[in-house]
Amino acid sequence: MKINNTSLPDIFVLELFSFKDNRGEFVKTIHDTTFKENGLEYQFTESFYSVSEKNVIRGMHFQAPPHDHVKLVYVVTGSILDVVVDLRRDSATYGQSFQVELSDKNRKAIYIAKGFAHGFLALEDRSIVEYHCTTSQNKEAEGGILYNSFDFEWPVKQPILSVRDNEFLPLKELNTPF
Ligand SMILES: Cc1cn([C@H]2C[C@H](O)[C@@H](COP(=O)(O)OP(=O)(O)O[C@H]3O[C@@H](C)C(=O)[C@@H](O)[C@H]3O)O2)c(=O)[nH]c1=O
Repeated sequence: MKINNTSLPDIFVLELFSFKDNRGEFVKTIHDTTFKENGLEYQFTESFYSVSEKNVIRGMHFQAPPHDHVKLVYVVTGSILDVVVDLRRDSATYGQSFQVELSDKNRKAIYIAKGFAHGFLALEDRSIVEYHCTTSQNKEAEGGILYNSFDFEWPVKQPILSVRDNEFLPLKELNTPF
């Protein structure tokens, strides 16, 4: 597993260990010693996955303190364009975004520190995205910003969104909780 810096502090792209043979593929997603040596949190309390059709956008989501969490996100099958936005008010990169393609071909994962909004665009039908979070869901603490309200051009004309995701306030109207 290789851990790479990105243009945003505290966001890392992991190259997962993948082994292929005539049976298929083996992929390692979490390894406590490697995470610890690189200063990454690895004590996850909740995991879940979603299945999305092509052109679905989910996001941009966060969980506010004290229920905020680190997220590890990767694709099991399919491909997505994964996007994060820095919402930490004292950060030099506040409001800036970073994006990376995650797929069953490149076996990359994104490690997202506390204080970021997260979302993605599914690039293929039936893209399965798995998450591990360091705190569990807390409905009252859930929040988001509108997917098209920050410095990122989504490569899709008519995205498919949930009603909730379409109704989030734009970034400029957010009183950030971070
Ligand atoms: C996130 C979540 C949702 N749910 C429920 C609420 C709802 O009935 C159903 C679907 O929820 P959502 O529409 O919020 O699912 P979704 O839009 O896929 O939410 C996810 O989006 C991406 C971008 C993230 O970063 C994740 O952390 C998570 O917020 O599942 C849980 O029970 N536990 C959870 O942790």
